[in-house]
Amino acid sequence: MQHFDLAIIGTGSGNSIIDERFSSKRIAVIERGSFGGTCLNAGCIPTKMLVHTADLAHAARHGARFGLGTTVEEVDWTAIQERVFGRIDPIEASGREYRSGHADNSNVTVFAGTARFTGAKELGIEPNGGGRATTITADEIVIAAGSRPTIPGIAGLDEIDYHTSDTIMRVPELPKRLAIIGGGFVAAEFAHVFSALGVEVTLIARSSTLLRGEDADIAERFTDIASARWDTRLARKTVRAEALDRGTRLTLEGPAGEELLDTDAVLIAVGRTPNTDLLDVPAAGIRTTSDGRIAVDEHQRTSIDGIWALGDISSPWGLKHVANHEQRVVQHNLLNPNDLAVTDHRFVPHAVFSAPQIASVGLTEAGAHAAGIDIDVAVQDYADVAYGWAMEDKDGFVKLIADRATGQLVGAHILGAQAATLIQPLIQAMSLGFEARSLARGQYWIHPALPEAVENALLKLPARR
Ligand SMILES: Cc1cc2nc3c(=O)[nH]c(=O)nc-3n(C[C@H](O)[C@H](O)[C@H](O)COP(=O)(O)OP(=O)(O)OC[C@H]3O[C@@H](n4cnc5c(N)ncnc54)[C@H](O)[C@@H]3O)c2cc1C
Ligand SMILES: NC(=O)c1ccc[n+]([C@@H]2O[C@H](COP(=O)([O-])OP(=O)(O)OC[C@H]3O[C@@H](n4cnc5c(N)ncnc54)[C@H](O)[C@@H]3O)[C@@H](O)[C@H]2O)c1
Repeated sequence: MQHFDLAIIGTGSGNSIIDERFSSKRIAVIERGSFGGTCLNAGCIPTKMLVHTADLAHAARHGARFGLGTTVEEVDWTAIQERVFGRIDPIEASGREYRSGHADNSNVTVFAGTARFTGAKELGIEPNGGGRATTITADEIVIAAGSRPTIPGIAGLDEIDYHTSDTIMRVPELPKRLAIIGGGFVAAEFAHVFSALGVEVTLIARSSTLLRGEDADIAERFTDIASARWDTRLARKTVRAEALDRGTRLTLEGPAGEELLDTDAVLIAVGRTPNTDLLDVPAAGIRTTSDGRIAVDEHQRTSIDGIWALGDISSPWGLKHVANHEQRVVQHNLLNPNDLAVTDHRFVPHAVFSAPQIASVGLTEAGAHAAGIDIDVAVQDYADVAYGWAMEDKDGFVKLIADRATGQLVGAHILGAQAATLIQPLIQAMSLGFEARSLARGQYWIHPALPEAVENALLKLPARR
């Protein structure tokens, strides 16, 4: 049985732990899928490359507003895929090659297979493609095994060829019609991507609002815009799926009773399930949360000494920048056992890269009330700042929520063009403890740039009494 100083399960953020400071340690890296994990291969990176393409197509379709006779004359799906995967796939291959064969990694053994705990510090590894399992032991283990798309219990689903975010970007041809089940991040982003490329999109959501985790004003505005752009079926339950000679029929139940929806392709986008179950963590005695994640403390330690976890398998956020932050904490703690670092989850931002974009950090208005905070709220429309006029914007707005007692922001929410970029000074203010109005007046804001929407929202908060 091979013994290692450190075993890392999963090569998403887990892979970034290893650097020259670990060169004296014998390290095992175990990966069952694509090297580099979800973000690189099937998540953030390919989706945003497609979103950029979709943004260009969407803008071209709306040129008339600016006196331009632009149209989308051709959508060459093969060329679009080649741009995206022609860049990503070589990065995956070179990442695997670097860890497996480069002199920098002579202390690292890469196993292509599925790890499963067989004891506290013991892992069985089933090689991809079958063959005899290997058992290894390690003094320290980092679980960075991520999550996978959740598949809901819909009658007949097993009998149709449905897609998830893992497969939809690699379909050989664009479908004419696409039904998306779910109303969250993945649904909002892929609805934009595929509709901008000319696919007829139907969004099927259980709740009466899309993106219902967002501040209510943001979710409501987004739902209105989405309903105008896509065939949006809200408050619908998908109860059955059946294969037709060509395509699929979905049976929905909603306020008006039963509906039948025929489509060429189905995308399931109802959340993600942590990969804890693949690892048989009870065999190691590792504690899990009620929703199946691995429980960790503020140092990313699991309940078993010497076993750490990070990213989607333990984090409730499911975001790459959180997985990366936790990876840096675990890396530090492996190197400095007597000076442990603590994760900072105070102000975790997120963005939804749809059209319009959404970005958010901190509490929603309802969340601030629920937390008993006495708040001021300020809203600034893009339409009332100069660059908003230039863009003919009608939908975008910045919403700020400040603690009346301290003058500090407790939440910031933006819907509109470049929301994910515009929100950064607000994340900075919250993280570094700047008072909201001093953020507005303590610096120049470039005129007539879009951040003036943020500046004006800050100035709408009352001066501190
Ligand atoms: C479509 C989509 C778009 C996204 N867009 C964004 C975005 O724009 N911004 C953002 O912040 N986040 C985004 N995310 C979320 C982001 O991708 C994840 O939060 C992040 O990749 C999690 O990293 P991780 O290292 O925890 O897990 P992963 O990157 O999933 O890595 C885990 C690895 O472990 C491997 N593995 C699992 N079980 C085992 C086992 N038993 N043995 C061996 N190997 C195993 C898996 O094959 C995988 O490669 C998106 C996700 C999706 C699905
Ligand atoms: N831009 C980004 O940062 C980004 C983009 C994509 C994905 N992600 C990450 O990936 C995760 C997964 O995305 P997602 O959109 O799949 O999940 P999500 O949690 O964002 O949304 C899931 C949606 O599915 C609905 N739902 C849940 N169970 C259902 C069921 N049985 N039937 C019908 N609807 C159901 C929920 O009400 C919700 O609307 C996100 O939560 C996020 O962490 C991030």
